[in-house]
Amino acid sequence: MITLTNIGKTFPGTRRRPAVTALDDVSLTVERGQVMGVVGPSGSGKSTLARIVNLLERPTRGTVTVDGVELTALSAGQLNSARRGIGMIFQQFNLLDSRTALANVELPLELAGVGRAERRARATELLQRVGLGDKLGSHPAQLSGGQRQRVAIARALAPRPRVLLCDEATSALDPVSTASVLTLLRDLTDELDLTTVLITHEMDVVKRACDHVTLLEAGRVVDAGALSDVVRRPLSPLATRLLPHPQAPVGEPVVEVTVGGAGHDAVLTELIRRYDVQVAVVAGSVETLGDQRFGRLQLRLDGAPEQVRPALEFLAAADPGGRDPGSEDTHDLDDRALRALEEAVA
Ligand SMILES: Nc1ncnc2c1ncn2[C@@H]1O[C@H](COP(=O)(O)OP(=O)(O)OP(=O)(O)O)[C@@H](O)[C@H]1O
Repeated sequence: MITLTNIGKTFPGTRRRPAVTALDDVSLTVERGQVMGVVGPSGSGKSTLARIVNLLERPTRGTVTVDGVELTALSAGQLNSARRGIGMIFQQFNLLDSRTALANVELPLELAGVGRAERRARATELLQRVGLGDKLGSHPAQLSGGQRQRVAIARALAPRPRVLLCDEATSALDPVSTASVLTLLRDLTDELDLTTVLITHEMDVVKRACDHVTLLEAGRVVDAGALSDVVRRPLSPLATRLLPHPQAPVGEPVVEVTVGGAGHDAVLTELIRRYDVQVAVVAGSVETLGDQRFGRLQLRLDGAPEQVRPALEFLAAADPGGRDPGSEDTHDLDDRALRALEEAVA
């Protein structure tokens, strides 16, 4: 588990350039078994945040706690051993070209003084797990980008860390390799009960692999939480990009609904069952996030006013009222209804 509390980071200025506040009062918690996406535009502070989690960069303010140990309170020696519990992978893989895949994965174990037979067995097992059992003797130059990142993942996991930090881990990969590396990271998090943080500028990475998300803008958290909550009730324009507002034709009277996700009432089914109204999908966007589907749809209700009015009131009352979506007309519908609407949109 990772807890960052009120983290601030200011890089001091010089005579030629002013001081930069890279992070301002950032707090976040990642539980074991979660994959947290930290996403934001260039310069929003993502890499600084990644480096602060393992204290490669010291925060100016705030505390970093990993698995119950407050890293910000440790001495340099204590910090070195605490860092062994944190694996890291990078955009550029950072493998040693002169070493085989097997020897790259063995390296952190070698540095920790693990005996040859034991480290060879562990590295072989990990390379097999990441799908490279037939590439043990290959050098990085003989591997594709996706394969190199798999070696880097195996190397990061060799010392059995509890936390995995991934800084733009798929940014240098093609779409197919990106998808398979993200699936691997998701699966390994479940299998090994890791606490995983994916730092990325790509919203697609969050949509595919994360169950929680923290959105950064100019060093501040603008939205955070379980992906399904942030999608349903976005608090920022950045969060709205996870599931964009559809564009209804100007002047068309519509009600916007956000549908999908687990545990929500069958509102649309009920709406159609209870009221004598025609429901037309005027515009919509549908996204698969993790293993759930979500839609943001603009509907037109047609019928006699004495049916349409209570139907709209029903939609308004059915809104769980969690987070303010910035629109009074956002309601929850069920998965079955979503599928029907999805077909109608397509
Ligand atoms: N060592 C440093 N000295 C001075 N300023 C820095 C330093 N490192 C980062 N910054 C500044 O801090 C801000 C956040 O940078 P950071 O690299 O964390 O952002 P980022 O979201 O990772 O961006 P990118 O996606 O472009 O890598 C930027 O304004 C950057 O210029």
